[in-house]
This record gives sequence, C-alpha cells and structure tokens, in this order.
Amino acid sequence: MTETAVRTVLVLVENTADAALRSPALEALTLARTLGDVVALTLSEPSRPALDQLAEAGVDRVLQADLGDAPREIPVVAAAAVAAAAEHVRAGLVLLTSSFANKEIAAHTAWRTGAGLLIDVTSLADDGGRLVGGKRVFAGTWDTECAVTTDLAVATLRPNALAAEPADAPGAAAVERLPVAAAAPAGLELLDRVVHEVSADASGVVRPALAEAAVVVAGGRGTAGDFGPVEDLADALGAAIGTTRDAVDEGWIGHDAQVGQTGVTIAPRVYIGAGISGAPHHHGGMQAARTIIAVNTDSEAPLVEISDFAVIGDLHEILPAAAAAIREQRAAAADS
Ligand SMILES: Cc1cc2nc3c(=O)[nH]c(=O)nc-3n(C[C@H](O)[C@H](O)[C@H](O)COP(=O)(O)OP(=O)(O)OC[C@H]3O[C@@H](n4cnc5c(N)ncnc54)[C@H](O)[C@@H]3O)c2cc1C
Repeated sequence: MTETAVRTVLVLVENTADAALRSPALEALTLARTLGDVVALTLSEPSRPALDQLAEAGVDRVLQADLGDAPREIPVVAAAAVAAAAEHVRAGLVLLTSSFANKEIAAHTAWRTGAGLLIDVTSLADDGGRLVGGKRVFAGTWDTECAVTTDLAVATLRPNALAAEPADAPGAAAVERLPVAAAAPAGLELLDRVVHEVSADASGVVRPALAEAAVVVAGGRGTAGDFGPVEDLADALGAAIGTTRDAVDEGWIGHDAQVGQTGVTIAPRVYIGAGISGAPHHHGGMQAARTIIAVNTDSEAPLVEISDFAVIGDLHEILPAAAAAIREQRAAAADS
C-alpha cells in the first residue's frame, strides 16, 4: 500500500442482532477511525440500537454477511465471511476485538487471505503505510512492537486498551447485504458450543465478561468462602468478578472466574483484589491492570506491595462499606 492511499479498515462487530454494541467493539471502531475508512461487518441483522451506535462511531457502510444456513458460531464459517468481506471492500486491515472466539476467527481469516496476523494488540499505528502493533507480553512485563509486512493485516484488539469515543461527525450506517457461500467443514458437528459473552448468576444478575471488563473485583482465600461482599462491590461498580485458584479449588466459585497463570489473563482499568495474597501465579494474570487496589489484613502481602492503593483491614467490613458509599454517591449525583 502506498502512503497516499486511504486504507479501508473492516471491523467485525458482534451481538448486533438483539443488543447494542459492547464497549470493546466501540473501542475497536475508535482505533479503526485513526487508521483509515471504517466499514463495519456483522454476521447477523444489526439491531436499531447497534446501527445508531455505528452511526455515532462515524460508520457510513455496514456489511451484513448473509451466510444462509451456515452456522456462524463456528469460527471457520465466520472467517469465510470476514475474508469475503475483506476482499469485497479491498481492506488493508481487518480489526476484531480480542475475544477467545475472535482470535480463532482472526487466525482462519489470516490463513485464507495470506494476511499478517497480530493477536492481542494494545495499539496499532501507521508507520509509513505499514501497520505496527504494540503488544504487552510475558504477563504484562514487556512492551513489544510487531510490524505487518503484507498488504492486508488482521489484528485483534485487547479490551480496555483505549477509551471508546464517538466520531466528530456521525456516519450513515447504511446496511448492505453480502452473500457469502460458507459451510461447516465436512465431519464437523455443531456441538453445544456456547461462547460466554456475559455470565448470569442464579439471581439473574448480569455482569460483564471477565476478560473484557473495565473493572474487576476479585476475592481470594481471605473471603473464607463468602463471596457476598465481593459480589456487592462488583454490582455497585458494574464490575466482573475474579478469583484465585485456591478459592476455585475450595469449590467456592467456578474456574471461569480464575485469574492467573492457569486462568484468565486480564488487563482492566481497575483491579480490586480482596483477601488475595498476590502469589506469582495470580499476579501474572492481572499485573497489566492500570490501577491495582488491594484489600488485605496483612500490610506486607505481595499484592499490597505492588498495588497503587491499599486498604488494610477485613474485607468483610471494607467491601460492603465501599459498595454503600458508591451507591450513596450515585444516588446523590442522580438527585442533584
Ligand atoms: C502450577 C500452579 C498454577 C497456579 N495457577 C494459579 C492461577 O492461575 N491463579 C491463581 O490465583 N493461583 C494459581 N496458583 C495458586 C497460587 O500459587 C496461590 O496459591 C494462590 O493464588 C493463592 O490464593 P489466595 O491469594 O486466594 O490465597 P492466600 O495466598 O492464602 O492469600 C489469602 C490472603 O487473604 C488475606 N486475608 C485473610 N483474611 C482476610 C480478610 N478477612 N480480609 C482481607 N484479607 C484477608 C491474607 O492476609 C492473605 O494475604 C497456581 C499454583 C500452581 C502450583
């Protein structure tokens, strides 16, 4: 690509059928605008709220892939649509959010199109026509850069890498259907495959997905199995819930909430670790958080030492008090 050509950036946006776009998709659209002309791609009919958000993000053109009966939940099928759309709009960059499923879609798309692939970038910049992605590696201890040398780049953007902003001027968000011939590979059965976008507990409370949440409240062995205070603060903040392996091994909470070497790696804007010592296996999964807050009875716990703020005391008193104070402030702000 020459320096003067305007790059077309194809952004895959999800959850458009029955809901508004989530924050990671809006972050990807914000980044995409800095790199070229943005075209959004959906794999199902976009809802009215989603189209309004796409317009607000400055998107003029929305491609709706028409996959017929092909199961779009299967990454190889979704990748067929992404590759066809990339060819259709002559994209220079395909941008997806870094969810588990999207990383697989990105890999299949890169394989189909011969594109350079960048997974989990936290930044993307144009360097004389070449795209350079920034990545945090080795559990957030090193910042690296990777340049794509092919005409087409495929990249996945980590949630919370940047703040989502509306465009200076709204776009038309006009929908155009794109027929795509795709089928599940022979022999591949459509398993009961559920990619958890949000988790709902028995009480019907919906929380953001741990891997993409901007705020995470995590509880460890210090909870002694009572996650009520952790849930209370998480709900006051609209946060996801995390935990340690010890709490999972105790059977207090499911493994999908485990943060760390053998769990999920997260990089939220705020991480609150309550009753968590901060062992290296846990630390490796959350140290990329922008602000770390520890709540611990032990002022010498490793998590306290690496934290930006620490509250020394019993989490069973501190978390409910913090949740109550947040709710009070919100109510006062709403009244004024
Ligand atoms: C191969 C391997 C892989 C592992 N992978 C992971 C992983 O992915 N993720 C992970 O988390 N761990 C992992 N672990 C386990 C890890 O090494 C630690 O054992 C674990 O993280 C400790 O969990 P914790 O902080 O909840 O418990 P502890 O280390 O027991 O810490 C509890 C903390 O709570 C504080 N506390 C106690 N009571 C209170 C209270 N009332 N209020 C406030 N604070 C209180 C204590 O002062 C202490 O600091 C792994 C281990 C191995 C061997």
